[in-house]
Amino acid sequence: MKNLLDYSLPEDLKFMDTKELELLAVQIREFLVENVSKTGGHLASNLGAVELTIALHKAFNSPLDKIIWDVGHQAYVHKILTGRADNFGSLRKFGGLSGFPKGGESEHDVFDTGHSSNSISIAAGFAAARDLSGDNYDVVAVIGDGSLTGGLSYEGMNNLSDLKSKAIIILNDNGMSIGLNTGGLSKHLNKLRVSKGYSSFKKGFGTALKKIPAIGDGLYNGVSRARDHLKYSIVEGVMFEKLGFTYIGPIDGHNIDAILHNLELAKTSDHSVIMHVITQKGKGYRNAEKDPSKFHGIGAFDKSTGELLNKSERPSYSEVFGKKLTDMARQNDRIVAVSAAMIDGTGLREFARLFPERTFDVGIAEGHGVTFAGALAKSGYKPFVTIYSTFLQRGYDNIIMDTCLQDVPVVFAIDRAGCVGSDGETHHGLFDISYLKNIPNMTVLAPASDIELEMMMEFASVYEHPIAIRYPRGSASEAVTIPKSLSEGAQVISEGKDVIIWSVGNMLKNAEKAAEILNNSGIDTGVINARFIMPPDREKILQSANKCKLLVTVEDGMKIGGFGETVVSLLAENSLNKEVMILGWPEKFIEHGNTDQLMDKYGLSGEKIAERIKDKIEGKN
Ligand SMILES: Cc1ncc(C[n+]2csc(CCOP(=O)(O)OP(=O)(O)O)c2C)c(N)n1
Ligand SMILES: CC(=O)[C@@H](O)[C@H](O)COP(=O)(O)O
Ligand SMILES: [Mg+2]
Repeated sequence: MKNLLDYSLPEDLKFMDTKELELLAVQIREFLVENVSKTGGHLASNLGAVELTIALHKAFNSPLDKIIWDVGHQAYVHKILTGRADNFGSLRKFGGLSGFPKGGESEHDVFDTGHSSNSISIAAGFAAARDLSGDNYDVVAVIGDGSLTGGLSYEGMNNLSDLKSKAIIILNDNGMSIGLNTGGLSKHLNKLRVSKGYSSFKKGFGTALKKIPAIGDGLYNGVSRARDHLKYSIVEGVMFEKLGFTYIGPIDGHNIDAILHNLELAKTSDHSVIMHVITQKGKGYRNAEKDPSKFHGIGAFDKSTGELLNKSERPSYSEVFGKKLTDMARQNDRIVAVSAAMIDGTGLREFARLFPERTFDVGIAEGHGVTFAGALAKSGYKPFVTIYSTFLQRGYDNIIMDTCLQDVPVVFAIDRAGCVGSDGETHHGLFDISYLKNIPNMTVLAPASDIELEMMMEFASVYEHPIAIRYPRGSASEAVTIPKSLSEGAQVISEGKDVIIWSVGNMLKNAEKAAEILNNSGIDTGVINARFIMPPDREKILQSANKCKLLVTVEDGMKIGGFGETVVSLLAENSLNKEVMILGWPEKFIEHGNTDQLMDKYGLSGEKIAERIKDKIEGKN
């Protein structure tokens, strides 16, 4: 048996027998645990998808056949099998391999993904394009049971079942989203999983399949006929059949032979197939099997204990948020929480434990969650819709139509707003300022510290209109200057005659660092904490513009459409001819890497902000 790195993959898979493939699976699991324990990453989903991915690359000819990974967090094994194992030490690091499929990295990554539930739409599009051009290849989408809670997957299925074009959908069902999967669909899948058919199938699959004459004789004429022989693996009335797909399964997703045999069946079908594969999240690594949610996405950890290596001493903004919401909910029984499958990531675990009846995990259904909250608010409740900035993009129309147009008091707790670091392009929360600030009735706030987040939450809990509070991933900053009441608007941290830096949210620490450097080099610099993005503190903006030579704005969001542009247009409206230097993320998709490295590269660290301002004053830019 060769070492994993000595194979020529995926080509060698074609010559390997079941025993060798099973040994390869063992090697891949060891490799994953070894590497991810150092780099951090999405371990549990990948451990569960090892045999499935091996079988897919044996059965299909990637990249001619297109394999699409929903979300893409489970594509590490695919990366290993497509020639990227020797670069795995760089996973999710600046300049290294991405944690998600990236066409720029390999021709085997046929579509860049990161947000869930779009794989069936992608497959439908590829299949339609193939048939329009008269090409001949297979299109396969791999979607998890969690991602199947997203409405977009039903739009994809609805359309695909109507198309003449065929795609194979692999439903990788491990009973888990990040946490336990929720909702009616998940209950339905659960029933299939524990069905008698699956149990007997698991015991006797190999021999049972060989006894099917149509297959043994090579006379098989399409899955629908073979289905009659596969009664043991079909549950009557399964919803996918009703939607017009051929349903195959449930199949033991850790049995390579079983997957391969069924993929061959699926290939021969003349219309689209849903192949239901049962896997275990975290399979093969004891710590991840015990606590798959913890190992869904994890930082570097100790392999033997499973404990995180770099624990921050300060609580994260998510933790501050979760604790404060719990405290407020004790006093106010109208407070409810809405989450789109991110209870843990958003700090809501304790809230959910204490107030299960006031916690609504709607699944990966951000749009629905927002509309649902609009109706809760209309009924007198105070919903805190707690969603990552990047995923809230999915609910944009719902925010406009079902909360802002209704002018109902929904609170948007926007976590992971700003640069998120190693998840990269698909996950940075850089658009929310620009997509929220132009909606009528919407107020947008950004705290610069833990105390300020708490103050804003209290303010939001009695505010009678839609309101958003955006805060970043990671440790909450400690307030150096104790925040004044929010009713005072923006907070002047320090005065400056040459430069005034308007800072948004958590960028305050970088702005203060820049001011310190500039003051030390003789440029009199002051700092203001904006707090209100929309409506901005107009009076203080105009006052500060009159007081200094150069106004600078700093935000952890896209420069275009951001707070800086609000300041510029305010000055223009008031015929104030003052130069404004806008510092934010440039107009491009920002890659992955450590947040500090990215801030430095794009000129947003304290040192770089100071350097850019100095250059400006000295006429260098
Ligand atoms: C639109 C969107 N919302 C939320 C997420 C965050 N997210 C990533 S993976 C995941 C769970 C997916 O579950 P499943 O598809 O079953 O895959 P598993 O992790 O179980 O393998 C969630 C909620 C996302 N990537 N995209
Ligand atoms: C794959 C995915 O979308 C999530 O797992 C995401 O990576 C979580 O990010 P955090 O680690 O910031 O919670
Ligand atoms: Mg799952």
